[in-house]
Amino acid sequence: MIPDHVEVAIIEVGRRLDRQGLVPATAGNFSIRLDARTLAVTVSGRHKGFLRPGDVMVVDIDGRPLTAGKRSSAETLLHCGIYRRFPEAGAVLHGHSIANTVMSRAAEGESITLAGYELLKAFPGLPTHEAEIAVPVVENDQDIPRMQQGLDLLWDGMAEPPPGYLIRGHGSYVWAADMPGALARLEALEFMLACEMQERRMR
Ligand SMILES: CSCCC(=O)C(=O)COP(=O)(O)O
Ligand SMILES: [Zn+2]
Repeated sequence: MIPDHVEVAIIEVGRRLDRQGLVPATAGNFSIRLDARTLAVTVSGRHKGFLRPGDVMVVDIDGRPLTAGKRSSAETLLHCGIYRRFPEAGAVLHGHSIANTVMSRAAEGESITLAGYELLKAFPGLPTHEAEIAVPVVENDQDIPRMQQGLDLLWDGMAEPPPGYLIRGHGSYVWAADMPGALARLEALEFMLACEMQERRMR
């Protein structure tokens, strides 16, 4: 059983991200944690700007469906991986923007550094713009369990939780304690990546 407010939050975030061009075609997926062992996640293959009640389903923390007759997002295990690793995560957003696609393809290393932006304040522990974040860039892989294994290894080596991550040529993942927090982080990340892309073009 999915609480109405959870379904509404997921439908509304889809509409908003679609208006911003962050979830073209059927790209992107969203989830909200329901409790320690379950989450509500978008059904696979839906246009995220036109979600309806019924396009959200429940899976367990290992990605097993708990709603009959529906297939959860192809990337469900990436959502589960975030909830398993970061107990404070209450909502996860995945977007496919031009900026995250172009910039992750252009990135030569394994992260993109964003420095000096006022919008860095959308991320935890950054009270001023005089800061920077390194957003990891991981390789795209159609084998989602294998991609999550790679992410777990990456996170094992990090002292602090990352601000999110990019999948090269694919998209962005962010999370926060709740949906408004995750939305703020996704919009901030996408804004900064769009700025980086513009600056690159001007150079
Ligand atoms: C047409 S986008 C390809 C799949 C993808 O990357 C995505 O984000 C949407 O997949 P889902 O199964 O969650 O609809
Ligand atoms: Zn995707």
